[in-house]
Amino acid sequence: MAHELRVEGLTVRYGHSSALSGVDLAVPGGKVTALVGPNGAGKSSLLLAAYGSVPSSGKIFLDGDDVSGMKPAARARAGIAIVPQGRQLFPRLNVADNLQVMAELLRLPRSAVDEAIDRFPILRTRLRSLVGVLSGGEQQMLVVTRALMGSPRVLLLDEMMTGLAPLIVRELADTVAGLAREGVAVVMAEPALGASRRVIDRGYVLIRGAVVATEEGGGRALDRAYQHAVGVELEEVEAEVQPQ
Ligand SMILES: Nc1ncnc2c1ncn2[C@@H]1O[C@H](COP(=O)(O)OP(=O)(O)OP(=O)(O)O)[C@@H](O)[C@H]1O
Repeated sequence: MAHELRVEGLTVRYGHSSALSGVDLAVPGGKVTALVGPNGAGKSSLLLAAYGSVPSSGKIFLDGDDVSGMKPAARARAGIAIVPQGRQLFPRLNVADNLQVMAELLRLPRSAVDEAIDRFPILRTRLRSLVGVLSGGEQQMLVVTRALMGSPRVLLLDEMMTGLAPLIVRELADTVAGLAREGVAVVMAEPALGASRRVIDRGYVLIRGAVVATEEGGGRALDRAYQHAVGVELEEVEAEVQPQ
């Protein structure tokens, strides 16, 4: 079954500054939806608000059900998973214990850790290793494994590919594409598409907290839409700094 994440009028403020202003978007299952935009555009704020870990106004719907009032743990149990920027692992715990923390949050049996670990076989050889000694790629595989423990319906990926070796990027991209094919609604926030381009089916361009373009084509079409939007943005900035 294809799932869906829908966001309506989503607004995020930090103190007096607005990070996201009334954003509407729909992320259909069966496809990989990208969220592209320069640093500070509001991509992380959007994903965190969808997960419930930053306060927001507006509505979040999961398969048509309003989850806006739910706390992050309840949203996780309802089927929303996140791969956060910065990973947020427990570096002094080993691989198995990091997964066990998520199993408890999701109220899964202990066997869930053993089942989850098979997604990336390299992690099985690291089960008792402290997370702090893993390579960046292994850590990201662990974060993805953790996110997939509850068989999510919606997967929020925040700059998942940043700083990883091409081989790992390819493996993670294949994993993401496979999940989308199974009906998971995947949203992938990236500053630019880069190596993720080949798995992107559609996307949104976000600039200064607002959606400025929606592209139903694949990665290349989204690249063009992004370049166009950033070009327009630069023209605006240049016009603003013209001497009077
Ligand atoms: N915890 C916070 N407190 C105050 N301001 C914040 C906080 N987090 C983000 N911001 C601000 O909100 C705006 C949007 O940031 P956000 O991290 O959502 O953008 P982004 O597109 O994900 O950028 P990046 O690629 O740099 O993570 C920026 O102006 C940022 O400085």
